[in-house]
Amino acid sequence: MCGIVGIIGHSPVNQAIYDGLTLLQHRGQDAAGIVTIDEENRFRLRKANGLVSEVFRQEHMLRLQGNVGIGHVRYPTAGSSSVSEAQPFYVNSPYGLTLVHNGNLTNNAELKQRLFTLAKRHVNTNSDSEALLNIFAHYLDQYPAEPLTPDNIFETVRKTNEVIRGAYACLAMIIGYGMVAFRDPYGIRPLVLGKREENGKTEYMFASESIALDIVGFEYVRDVQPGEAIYITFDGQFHSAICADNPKLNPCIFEYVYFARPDSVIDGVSVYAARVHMGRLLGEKIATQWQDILPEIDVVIPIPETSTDIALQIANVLNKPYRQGFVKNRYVARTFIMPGQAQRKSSVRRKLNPIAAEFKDKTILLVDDSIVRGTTSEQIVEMARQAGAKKVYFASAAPEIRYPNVYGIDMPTCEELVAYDRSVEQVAEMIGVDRLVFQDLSDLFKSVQLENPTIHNFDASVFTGEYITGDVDKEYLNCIAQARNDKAKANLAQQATNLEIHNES
Ligand SMILES: O=P(O)(O)OC[C@H]1O[C@H](OP(=O)(O)OP(=O)(O)O)[C@H](O)[C@@H]1O
Ligand SMILES: NC(=O)CC[C@H](N)C(=O)O
Ligand SMILES: [Mg+2]
Repeated sequence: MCGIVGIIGHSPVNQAIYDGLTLLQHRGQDAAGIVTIDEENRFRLRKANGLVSEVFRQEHMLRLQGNVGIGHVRYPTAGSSSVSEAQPFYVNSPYGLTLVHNGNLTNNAELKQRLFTLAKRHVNTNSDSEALLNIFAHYLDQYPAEPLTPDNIFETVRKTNEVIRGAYACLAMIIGYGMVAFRDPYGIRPLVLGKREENGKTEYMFASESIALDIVGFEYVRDVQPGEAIYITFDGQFHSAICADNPKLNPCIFEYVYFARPDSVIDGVSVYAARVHMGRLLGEKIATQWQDILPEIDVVIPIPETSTDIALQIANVLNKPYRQGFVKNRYVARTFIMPGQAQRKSSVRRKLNPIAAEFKDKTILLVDDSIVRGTTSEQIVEMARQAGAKKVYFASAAPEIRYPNVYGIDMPTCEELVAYDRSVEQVAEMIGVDRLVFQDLSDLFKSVQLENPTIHNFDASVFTGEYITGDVDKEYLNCIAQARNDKAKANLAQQATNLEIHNES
């Protein structure tokens, strides 16, 4: 679930892009990159594995010259976590192009083949984003006459949309022309547009989440629409067009559950408000279904950090005390988006520690936004019991996650999901709780729709096994399960370590 940022300004953008990426760090912790265009129309690139604060040192920032640029924080979902697959990607022809991508393509292998046979283009890595850039480049190359017109750009995006499948929110820069933002026809991944006036001139910014605009000092204008492309020339002319037939908003529901920051607004929905609704609706379900054990519950405790707003609301509905029973080590990052199970497992204990007094001899209701692999819940429940809890009940604000994700969340196999092929009682046993409740899917939808009733459908494939792009079948899922299980990924990373071609260290 990477984060992307792009700015078309009238003064140096390196610091603003850096700040924007820092604000989107929760979307990707594995690699970061920025590319700018300097006064001589050269790309200036820096990308490496690590957090934003680790990747960019002063010497890199000084080299990232120019008034326009794009940036990326990566959570790998295709290829490997090798630095050679960090973004932005670059191709030299036509014009000189760079691209950042949030999402995941489901026909990467076919695209690589197509690029080779139709366009004699070689893609050096297994990154779907590199293939995407080459497809875009191939279609842009079909317009030999200069100058490129906005219609040429929109036709390029339309053709790209016709051949690529999956989820994508992208920003591309074309040397000598401008920046293009486009979002897949289902709008699965988010992308917002902002602007500001500086010395009488308009500057534009794109970002995965509105929070990045707010803090960098841009005013939110609107979301990029599903299937839309926005083309802003480097001298500030704004063009937009819908480049897909029958686009239809189906945003990823997991953005609202876990990925996005609560202070962001995505597709007209305040993530915070949606989480408050999730807490209220789940609280009401508990109040109805757990009448037998309600009087026993002494305290409601969130599993930091994402579930705190939800847990507070549940406590309000149940009229129980809410206590922050776990202290979070602020220097340990999000565990779910870490690349391997061993790392995820060891991080939970380093990240969260119980305050014994809140657990001793108490019956507690733990709340989390979701239970995916069960890595967090299993260890947390153990900690709660060690701290003296009499009984441990557990509420998940997301329903049972039973199917892989192919649209930008790295959950490639069913077998790794704790709720796969298990009943609620069996999951409760696995994570060691006395009773467990999951949110109903209809209530999860409602939590978001209450904020924006015009959203009729979601990508909810991890709950339903229905894949909106229509191209994901059993065979495909078997392939990605084989290619992307933890062991296979570790091998991939080793093999891909020296595939780096363009970078400025
Ligand atoms: O069942 P699991 O596989 O453990 O995945 C679910 C957990 O992972 C996430 O937390 P994370 O630590 O990534 O981030 P947070 O601090 O934002 O809650 C999420 O909020 C759940 O707590
Ligand atoms: N989570 C994402 O958006 C990942 C983008 C891209 N598929 C990659 O692996 O780099
Ligand atoms: Mg969490």
